[in-house]
Amino acid sequence: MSPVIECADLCVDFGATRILHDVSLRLHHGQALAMVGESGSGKSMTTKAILQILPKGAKTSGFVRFEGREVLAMRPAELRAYRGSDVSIIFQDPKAHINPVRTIGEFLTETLRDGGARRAEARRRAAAALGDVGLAAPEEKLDQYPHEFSGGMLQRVMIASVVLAQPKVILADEPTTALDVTTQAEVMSILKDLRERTGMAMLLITHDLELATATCDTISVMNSGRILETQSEAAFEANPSHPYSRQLAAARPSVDRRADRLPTVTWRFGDEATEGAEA
Ligand SMILES: Nc1ncnc2c1ncn2[C@@H]1O[C@H](COP(=O)(O)OP(=O)(O)OP(=O)(O)O)[C@@H](O)[C@H]1O
Repeated sequence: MSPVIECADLCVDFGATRILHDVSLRLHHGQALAMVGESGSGKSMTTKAILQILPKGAKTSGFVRFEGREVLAMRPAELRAYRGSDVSIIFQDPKAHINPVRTIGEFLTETLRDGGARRAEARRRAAAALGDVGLAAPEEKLDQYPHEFSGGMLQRVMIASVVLAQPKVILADEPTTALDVTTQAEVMSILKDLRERTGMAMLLITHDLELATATCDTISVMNSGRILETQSEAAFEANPSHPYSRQLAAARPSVDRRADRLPTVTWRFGDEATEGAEA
């Protein structure tokens, strides 16, 4: 089966400084791939290169392919469609990515309205998406502003925007780092359920090996802008092959099997939303 996203020999340079060195990865439909590494190892640069949202001055070489199409050769309109409906991204800090002076409803319905949906229909779908991610009283929430939401609630809003976009791939860049451990487990549970319902692939960026092995089926370890190894989660657990990966694994607080490691969350899509679930 051909991958939905493939990077080959991907390099990113800022002037004479190389940030990514020949990064190669393959993400298949339905797969959950974790890219694990310490701060500054190049994880976020990889996702930004995949989406072509790199900071000014960055020069990309190599290949990024989405379903066989060359992303680096896409024209602006094609790139907009790729970012808008093929691949979605959620970040560590949703506050930084939601306009504070626009309502949650305006944020969620913008793309639907641009696609031709009437206002009432767009609001109905946005409210349904908020309900899907466990937010109570979704119609009322459409008229609220981001500052009225907690970090966990805003991350659910971001995931609701993914529900509406129905992409083939979600890039989740440290999506739970800013959240408490229970909310972290709830957000990961929502993402898992979304993936199971839609077959969406996920690239999870994290410094947390524990979270990576508990939620993903494939593990890539990154250091200094290079991928050191990629293995299935089970093979990685049994035998991390690179010395750096072995250090990472040894530094983990727990060696229990994955089912025991995250707080148990029994949340499923469409569950009745409760205020208690809105941390
Ligand atoms: N605008 C920029 N110009 C030049 N170098 C940059 C720029 N932004 C980031 N870098 C460098 O790129 C490297 C990789 O950064 P990146 O943000 O991808 O790391 P990361 O693994 O995602 O870490 P973190 O989890 O802290 O974000 C770092 O050495 C960083 O200093």
